[in-house]
Amino acid sequence: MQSIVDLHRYPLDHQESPEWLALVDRAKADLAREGMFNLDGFVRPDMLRDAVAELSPKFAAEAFTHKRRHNIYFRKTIEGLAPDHPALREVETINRTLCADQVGGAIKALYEWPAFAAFLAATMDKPALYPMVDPLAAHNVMCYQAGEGLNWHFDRSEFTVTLLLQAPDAGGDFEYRSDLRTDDDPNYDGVARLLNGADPELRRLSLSAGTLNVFRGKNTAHRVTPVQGGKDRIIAVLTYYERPGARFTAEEQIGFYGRAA
Ligand SMILES: O=C(O)CCC(=O)C(=O)O
Ligand SMILES: [Fe+2]
Repeated sequence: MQSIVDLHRYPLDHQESPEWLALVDRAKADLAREGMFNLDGFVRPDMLRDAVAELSPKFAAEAFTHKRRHNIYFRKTIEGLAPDHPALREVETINRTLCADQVGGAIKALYEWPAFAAFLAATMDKPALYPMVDPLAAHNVMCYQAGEGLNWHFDRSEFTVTLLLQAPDAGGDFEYRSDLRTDDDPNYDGVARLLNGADPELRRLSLSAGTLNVFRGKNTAHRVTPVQGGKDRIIAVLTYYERPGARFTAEEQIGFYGRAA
């Protein structure tokens, strides 16, 4: 794992050591304050270079191109919400996805490394976190070319873990609005305000390659703005659940990836 993660800076292999505990505390404080934490330089430049070299041809040959209109919920209808409510305004998303069964190497190794899941669980105050067993959804790598982006949405899982493999020259920013809703209050009017471009609490983050980003995606609305220029934005998305064995239904797999497995 030393050749993948910078373990000198981020000693995930020394669980419960003072340095590990300090890192967990810092991540927890950031999560409490901002709904996210970032560990820059988390993975080594060689790993980034190899992963990009390995995955780039696969994006050209076999990625699922995801182009569709959707609302922020990724659901056709929301119970209790009129179909013409502005919170259901549709937006367009275009990007390319490689699924877990198409991504191996260092990303799979990191995803399945128990010390990584243990560290993440500690930052989120969970007893444990487990990788999904879903052959498609477990870990994905997404590629955004010029003009492509991922539009406004809430995630299904409480937290989302990403690792930027290659940053674009311009655009491709991560925009987010922390705690736009809660599990008890859907705040439809606040959602409508955000979609109308009128939410003053919108924040923007420009990630650098190698950064691990963890954010509360379930109630934080977020999007990736369109990439500009010839360098693609390539990012791994690692999904963990509090129970072992999580997987999508065949219908969800087809909705997200265009195929079932
Ligand atoms: O590409 C990113 O930075 C965010 C990805 C994301 O929001 C998602 O996969 O749900
Ligand atoms: Fe997301």
